[in-house]
Amino acid sequence: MLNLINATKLFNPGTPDEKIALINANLNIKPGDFITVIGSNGAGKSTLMNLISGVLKPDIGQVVVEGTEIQSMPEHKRSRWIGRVFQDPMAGTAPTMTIEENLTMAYKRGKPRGLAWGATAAKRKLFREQLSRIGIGLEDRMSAKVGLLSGGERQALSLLMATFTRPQILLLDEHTAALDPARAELITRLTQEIVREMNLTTLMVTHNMEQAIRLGNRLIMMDQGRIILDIPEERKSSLTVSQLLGEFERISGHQLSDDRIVLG
Ligand SMILES: Nc1ncnc2c1ncn2[C@@H]1O[C@H](COP(=O)(O)OP(=O)(O)OP(=O)(O)O)[C@@H](O)[C@H]1O
Repeated sequence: MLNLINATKLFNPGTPDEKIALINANLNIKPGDFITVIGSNGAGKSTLMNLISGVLKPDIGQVVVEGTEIQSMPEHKRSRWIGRVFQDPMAGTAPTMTIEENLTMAYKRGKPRGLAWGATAAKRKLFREQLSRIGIGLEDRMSAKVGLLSGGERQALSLLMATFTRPQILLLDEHTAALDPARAELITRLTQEIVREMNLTTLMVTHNMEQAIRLGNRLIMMDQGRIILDIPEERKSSLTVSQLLGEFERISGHQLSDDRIVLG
Protein backbone atom coordinates (compact mmCIF):
# COMPACT_ATOMS: atom_id res chain seq x y z
CA MET A 1 0.00 0.00 0.00
CA LEU A 2 2.92 2.37 0.71
CA ASN A 3 6.30 2.17 -0.93
CA LEU A 4 9.47 4.09 -0.38
CA ILE A 5 11.54 3.69 -3.49
CA ASN A 6 15.20 4.69 -3.20
CA ALA A 7 14.14 7.64 -1.04
CA THR A 8 16.98 10.01 -0.22
CA LYS A 9 16.71 13.21 1.80
CA LEU A 10 19.42 15.84 2.14
CA PHE A 11 19.40 18.89 4.34
CA ASN A 12 21.30 22.02 3.29
CA PRO A 13 22.48 20.44 0.02
CA GLY A 14 25.55 21.93 -1.55
CA THR A 15 26.60 23.80 1.61
CA PRO A 16 29.24 22.94 4.21
CA ASP A 17 26.33 21.93 6.48
CA GLU A 18 25.04 19.32 4.04
CA LYS A 19 23.55 16.37 5.87
CA ILE A 20 22.25 13.16 4.32
CA ALA A 21 19.36 12.26 6.60
CA LEU A 22 18.12 9.29 4.56
CA ILE A 23 19.97 7.33 1.89
CA ASN A 24 18.29 5.08 -0.68
CA ALA A 25 15.58 3.92 1.66
CA ASN A 26 13.39 1.14 0.29
CA LEU A 27 10.40 0.00 2.29
CA ASN A 28 7.24 -1.80 1.32
CA ILE A 29 4.52 -1.32 3.92
CA LYS A 30 1.63 -3.74 3.57
CA PRO A 31 -1.93 -3.13 4.78
CA GLY A 32 -2.20 -4.06 8.46
CA ASP A 33 1.55 -3.95 9.10
CA PHE A 34 2.50 -2.62 12.53
CA ILE A 35 6.17 -1.73 12.21
CA THR A 36 8.32 -0.62 15.12
CA VAL A 37 11.34 1.55 14.26
CA ILE A 38 14.53 1.78 16.32
CA GLY A 39 17.90 3.38 15.63
CA SER A 40 20.75 5.56 16.83
CA ASN A 41 20.46 9.29 17.41
CA GLY A 42 20.16 11.08 14.11
CA ALA A 43 19.61 7.80 12.22
CA GLY A 44 16.83 9.34 10.13
CA LYS A 45 13.76 7.98 11.94
CA SER A 46 11.87 11.30 12.07
CA THR A 47 12.91 12.07 8.50
CA LEU A 48 11.40 8.75 7.43
CA MET A 49 8.12 9.68 9.18
CA ASN A 50 8.17 13.14 7.59
CA LEU A 51 8.61 11.67 4.12
CA ILE A 52 5.79 9.18 4.63
CA SER A 53 3.46 11.90 5.90
CA GLY A 54 4.35 14.13 2.95
CA VAL A 55 5.73 16.90 5.19
CA LEU A 56 9.07 16.48 3.44
CA LYS A 57 9.75 15.62 -0.18
CA PRO A 58 12.55 13.21 -1.04
CA ASP A 59 15.37 14.78 -3.07
CA ILE A 60 15.80 11.52 -4.91
CA GLY A 61 13.32 8.64 -5.11
CA GLN A 62 9.65 8.47 -4.31
CA VAL A 63 7.06 7.79 -1.64
CA VAL A 64 4.12 6.13 -3.36
CA VAL A 65 0.76 5.43 -1.83
CA GLU A 66 -1.53 3.09 -3.72
CA GLY A 67 0.02 4.20 -6.98
CA THR A 68 0.02 7.96 -6.22
CA GLU A 69 3.00 9.96 -5.08
CA ILE A 70 2.19 11.27 -1.60
CA GLN A 71 3.42 14.76 -2.49
CA SER A 72 0.88 15.09 -5.28
CA MET A 73 -2.05 14.22 -3.02
CA PRO A 74 -4.18 17.24 -2.08
CA GLU A 75 -3.62 18.40 1.50
CA HIS A 76 -7.17 17.54 2.70
CA LYS A 77 -6.86 14.01 1.33
CA ARG A 78 -3.45 13.54 2.88
CA SER A 79 -4.63 14.74 6.28
CA ARG A 80 -7.46 12.24 6.20
CA TRP A 81 -5.11 9.55 5.02
CA ILE A 82 -2.58 9.96 7.78
CA GLY A 83 -2.93 10.06 11.55
CA ARG A 84 0.11 11.16 13.52
CA VAL A 85 1.03 11.44 17.18
CA PHE A 86 4.24 13.21 18.21
CA GLN A 87 6.44 12.90 21.26
CA ASP A 88 5.39 16.30 22.58
CA PRO A 89 1.95 16.07 24.22
CA MET A 90 1.45 19.75 23.28
CA ALA A 91 1.76 19.01 19.57
CA GLY A 92 -1.45 17.15 18.75
CA THR A 93 -4.10 19.22 20.48
CA ALA A 94 -5.22 22.85 20.77
CA PRO A 95 -4.68 23.93 24.41
CA THR A 96 -7.15 26.82 24.53
CA MET A 97 -9.99 24.71 23.19
CA THR A 98 -12.05 22.22 25.20
CA ILE A 99 -11.84 18.45 24.86
CA GLU A 100 -15.14 18.50 22.97
CA GLU A 101 -13.93 21.23 20.58
CA ASN A 102 -10.70 19.33 19.92
CA LEU A 103 -12.61 16.15 19.16
CA THR A 104 -14.99 18.06 16.86
CA MET A 105 -11.97 19.40 14.98
CA ALA A 106 -10.51 15.90 14.64
CA TYR A 107 -13.82 14.52 13.48
CA LYS A 108 -14.10 17.14 10.74
CA ARG A 109 -10.52 16.59 9.58
CA GLY A 110 -10.29 16.02 5.88
CA LYS A 111 -14.04 16.27 5.38
CA PRO A 112 -15.41 18.83 2.92
CA ARG A 113 -16.13 22.16 4.59
CA GLY A 114 -19.68 22.74 5.79
CA LEU A 115 -20.62 19.10 5.87
CA ALA A 116 -23.72 18.70 8.07
CA TRP A 117 -22.76 17.49 11.49
CA GLY A 118 -25.93 15.83 12.73
CA ALA A 119 -27.45 16.35 16.15
CA THR A 120 -25.22 17.66 18.91
CA ALA A 121 -26.53 15.00 21.28
CA ALA A 122 -25.40 12.23 18.92
CA LYS A 123 -21.98 13.84 18.61
CA ARG A 124 -21.61 14.11 22.40
CA LYS A 125 -22.63 10.48 22.82
CA LEU A 126 -19.99 9.37 20.32
CA PHE A 127 -17.30 11.47 22.01
CA ARG A 128 -18.25 10.19 25.47
CA GLU A 129 -18.06 6.60 24.27
CA GLN A 130 -14.67 7.15 22.69
CA LEU A 131 -13.29 8.95 25.74
CA SER A 132 -14.57 6.42 28.23
CA ARG A 133 -12.63 3.64 26.54
CA ILE A 134 -9.39 5.32 27.65
CA GLY A 135 -10.43 4.67 31.24
CA ILE A 136 -9.13 7.87 32.84
CA GLY A 137 -12.40 9.78 33.24
CA LEU A 138 -11.98 12.26 30.37
CA GLU A 139 -15.60 11.62 29.35
CA ASP A 140 -16.69 13.60 32.41
CA ARG A 141 -14.46 16.56 31.55
CA MET A 142 -15.54 17.33 27.99
CA SER A 143 -15.80 21.07 28.65
CA ALA A 144 -12.33 21.29 30.26
CA LYS A 145 -9.67 23.21 28.36
CA VAL A 146 -7.09 20.80 26.97
CA GLY A 147 -4.23 23.00 28.23
CA LEU A 148 -5.20 21.97 31.77
CA LEU A 149 -4.75 18.25 31.13
CA SER A 150 -1.64 16.31 32.15
CA GLY A 151 0.85 15.11 29.51
CA GLY A 152 -0.53 11.56 29.62
CA GLU A 153 -4.13 12.76 29.32
CA ARG A 154 -3.24 14.95 26.36
CA GLN A 155 -1.36 12.14 24.67
CA ALA A 156 -4.35 9.81 25.12
CA LEU A 157 -6.57 12.48 23.56
CA SER A 158 -4.06 13.03 20.71
CA LEU A 159 -4.11 9.31 19.96
CA LEU A 160 -7.89 9.25 19.90
CA MET A 161 -7.97 12.32 17.64
CA ALA A 162 -5.35 10.93 15.27
CA THR A 163 -7.35 7.74 14.77
CA PHE A 164 -10.87 9.17 14.87
CA THR A 165 -11.39 9.06 11.13
CA ARG A 166 -9.63 5.70 10.72
CA PRO A 167 -6.50 6.82 8.89
CA GLN A 168 -4.92 4.55 6.30
CA ILE A 169 -1.65 4.88 8.14
CA LEU A 170 -0.87 5.81 11.73
CA LEU A 171 2.51 7.39 12.46
CA LEU A 172 3.65 7.32 16.08
CA ASP A 173 6.78 9.39 16.59
CA GLU A 174 8.11 8.37 20.04
CA HIS A 175 4.64 9.09 21.35
CA THR A 176 5.24 7.62 24.82
CA ALA A 177 8.80 8.94 25.33
CA ALA A 178 7.87 12.06 27.30
CA LEU A 179 5.63 10.22 29.77
CA ASP A 180 6.31 8.56 33.12
CA PRO A 181 6.35 4.72 32.98
CA ALA A 182 2.75 4.26 34.20
CA ARG A 183 1.35 6.77 31.68
CA ALA A 184 3.57 5.38 28.93
CA GLU A 185 2.13 1.93 29.60
CA LEU A 186 -1.42 3.29 29.49
CA ILE A 187 -0.80 4.92 26.11
CA THR A 188 0.91 1.76 24.83
CA ARG A 189 -2.09 -0.35 25.86
CA LEU A 190 -4.48 2.10 24.23
CA THR A 191 -2.36 2.12 21.08
CA GLN A 192 -2.45 -1.67 20.85
CA GLU A 193 -6.23 -1.73 21.35
CA ILE A 194 -6.96 0.93 18.75
CA VAL A 195 -4.54 -0.52 16.19
CA ARG A 196 -5.97 -4.01 16.65
CA GLU A 197 -9.64 -2.96 16.58
CA MET A 198 -9.28 -0.71 13.54
CA ASN A 199 -6.65 -2.93 11.92
CA LEU A 200 -4.56 0.19 11.31
CA THR A 201 -1.35 0.13 9.34
CA THR A 202 1.11 1.61 11.81
CA LEU A 203 4.69 2.83 12.01
CA MET A 204 5.99 3.49 15.52
CA VAL A 205 9.36 5.01 16.40
CA THR A 206 10.45 3.96 19.87
CA HIS A 207 13.50 4.10 22.12
CA ASN A 208 12.13 1.24 24.21
CA MET A 209 13.76 -1.96 22.96
CA GLU A 210 11.43 -4.31 24.83
CA GLN A 211 8.43 -2.46 23.38
CA ALA A 212 9.95 -2.57 19.89
CA ILE A 213 10.11 -6.37 20.14
CA ARG A 214 6.76 -6.89 21.88
CA LEU A 215 4.59 -4.68 19.69
CA GLY A 216 3.74 -5.08 16.05
CA ASN A 217 4.63 -7.60 13.37
CA ARG A 218 7.84 -6.07 11.94
CA LEU A 219 10.82 -4.24 13.34
CA ILE A 220 13.10 -2.01 11.32
CA MET A 221 16.48 -0.79 12.45
CA MET A 222 18.03 2.42 11.20
CA ASP A 223 21.57 3.75 11.34
CA GLN A 224 23.20 6.76 9.68
CA GLY A 225 20.35 7.34 7.23
CA ARG A 226 19.93 3.70 6.22
CA ILE A 227 17.42 1.00 6.97
CA ILE A 228 19.90 -1.69 7.99
CA LEU A 229 17.56 -4.46 9.03
CA ASP A 230 13.90 -5.41 8.56
CA ILE A 231 12.92 -8.20 10.95
CA PRO A 232 9.75 -10.16 10.18
CA GLU A 233 7.28 -11.35 12.82
CA GLU A 234 8.54 -14.94 13.04
CA ARG A 235 12.03 -13.77 14.03
CA LYS A 236 10.99 -10.78 16.06
CA SER A 237 8.73 -12.68 18.45
CA SER A 238 11.59 -14.84 19.72
CA LEU A 239 14.20 -12.05 19.98
CA THR A 240 15.61 -10.82 23.28
CA VAL A 241 16.79 -7.24 23.85
CA SER A 242 20.44 -8.34 24.01
CA GLN A 243 20.11 -10.28 20.75
CA LEU A 244 18.54 -7.22 19.14
CA LEU A 245 21.38 -4.96 20.28
CA GLY A 246 23.92 -7.60 19.21
CA GLU A 247 22.33 -7.73 15.76
CA PHE A 248 22.55 -3.96 15.49
CA GLU A 249 26.23 -4.00 16.40
CA ARG A 250 26.99 -6.85 13.98
CA ILE A 251 25.42 -5.05 11.00
CA SER A 252 26.39 -1.45 11.74
CA GLY A 253 29.83 -2.18 13.19
CA HIS A 254 29.16 -0.09 16.30
CA GLN A 255 26.94 -0.01 19.37
CA LEU A 256 23.48 1.52 19.24
CA SER A 257 24.07 5.06 20.46
CA ASP A 258 20.70 6.28 21.59
CA ASP A 259 20.78 8.68 24.52
CA ARG A 260 17.13 7.97 25.30
CA ILE A 261 17.33 4.20 25.08
CA VAL A 262 15.12 2.14 27.42
CA LEU A 263 16.01 -1.52 27.51
CA GLY A 264 12.69 -2.67 28.88
N1 LIG B 1 15.74 20.47 9.39
C1 LIG B 1 16.98 19.92 9.41
N2 LIG B 1 18.05 20.63 9.03
C2 LIG B 1 19.29 20.10 9.02
N3 LIG B 1 19.56 18.84 9.42
C3 LIG B 1 18.53 18.09 9.84
C4 LIG B 1 17.19 18.58 9.87
N4 LIG B 1 16.38 17.60 10.33
C5 LIG B 1 17.18 16.55 10.59
N5 LIG B 1 18.46 16.84 10.29
C6 LIG B 1 19.61 15.92 10.42
O1 LIG B 1 19.31 14.74 9.68
C7 LIG B 1 19.73 13.59 10.43
C8 LIG B 1 18.54 12.69 10.68
O2 LIG B 1 17.67 13.35 11.60
P1 LIG B 1 16.35 12.69 12.19
O3 LIG B 1 15.70 13.72 13.06
O4 LIG B 1 15.55 12.11 11.11
O5 LIG B 1 16.95 11.51 13.08
P2 LIG B 1 16.29 10.64 14.23
O6 LIG B 1 16.67 9.24 13.96
O7 LIG B 1 14.83 10.94 14.33
O8 LIG B 1 17.07 11.15 15.51
P3 LIG B 1 16.74 11.19 17.07
O9 LIG B 1 16.48 9.78 17.52
O10 LIG B 1 17.99 11.73 17.65
O11 LIG B 1 15.55 12.08 17.26
C9 LIG B 1 20.40 14.11 11.69
O12 LIG B 1 21.77 14.16 11.49
C10 LIG B 1 19.82 15.49 11.86
O13 LIG B 1 20.74 16.33 12.52
